[in-house]
Amino acid sequence: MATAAIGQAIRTVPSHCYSERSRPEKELGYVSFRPSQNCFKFEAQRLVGIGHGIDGRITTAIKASASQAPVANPVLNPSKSDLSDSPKKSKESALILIRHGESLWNEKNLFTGCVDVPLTKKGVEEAIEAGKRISNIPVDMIYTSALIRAQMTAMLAMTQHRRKKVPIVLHNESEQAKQWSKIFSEDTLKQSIPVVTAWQLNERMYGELQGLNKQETAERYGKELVHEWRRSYDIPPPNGESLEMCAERAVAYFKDQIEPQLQSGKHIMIAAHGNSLRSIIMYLDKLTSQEVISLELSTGVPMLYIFKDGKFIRRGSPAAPSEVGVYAYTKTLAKYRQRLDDKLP
Ligand SMILES: O=C(O)[C@H](O)COP(=O)(O)O
Repeated sequence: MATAAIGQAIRTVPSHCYSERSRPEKELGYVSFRPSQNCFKFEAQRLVGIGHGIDGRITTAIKASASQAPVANPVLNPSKSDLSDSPKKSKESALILIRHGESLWNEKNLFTGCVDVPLTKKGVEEAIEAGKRISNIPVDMIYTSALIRAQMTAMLAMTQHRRKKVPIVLHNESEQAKQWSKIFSEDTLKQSIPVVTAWQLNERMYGELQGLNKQETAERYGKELVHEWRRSYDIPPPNGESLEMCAERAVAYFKDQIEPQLQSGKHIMIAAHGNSLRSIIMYLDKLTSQEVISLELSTGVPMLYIFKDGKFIRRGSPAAPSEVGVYAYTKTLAKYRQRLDDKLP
């Protein structure tokens, strides 16, 4: 995102503006122009925040003097911020997956899909309980779907996290949104966790079933057919998405956007939906299209994976009311938890 913003800025700068010598070195977090014809009024700058091209000019979130080491902006510039919650870059990353808490349409047993409904009181409680279970696991970035039930779940869960960092939803939907949501304090940024919302993580689109009661639908169309629509891999509901179609966007997004963050040592939480997560778990656990049929995810129950040496290892999810003894903590996670216990930053 930030690269694109800078790339956009560079692209919109008229090419006559820089001489051969001053070709912009586009290095995320650092863009320097030495315009030959004063297209810009400024010398090389070290961008601490990420600027966005507006009419070709770079506006900077936070300017630092050349002597200051550039600090990537973890909120505006999550992919390059090296402010991981672990004191040093971790050789392994934690990946928490959580299906949203119970929604108002889950309670009414209605097919929801991409209809944007909020959590019930019980769903709020589930999200808070989930937060207690993951309160000792590091989280550097959060990804949610574009739907409020997933976003509520993520934010409520993080109210329980012992690190007390502030999750901040990134707004890139327009240039103005980017400009108006900038943060101008490095200390505040260090206490923030970027929350990336992505429609690709939305629940599968349930087509003409959305809003229908699941029981009535089974009575109308037959239990077997409705079960196939709900749980098969490649049979879509009428004018809706099959799990396969959902996977094509959700797993692609995971591979393109989230896996590189894990590879860089970032600890990630994804708050999404029953089917978008089933498709991701199918990828993580290498399930066949037959095996995924029986995969069911409860609302608001966090699952923990460790990403290490390019592999995903499932470390359990809490069955008991407390997480103690449920998550198989790795040494890294145990050290992180000890730092929290010792109240170390
Ligand atoms: O979209 C919905 O209705 C639910 O979130 C998931 O429904 P399902 O369990 O029938 O897939």
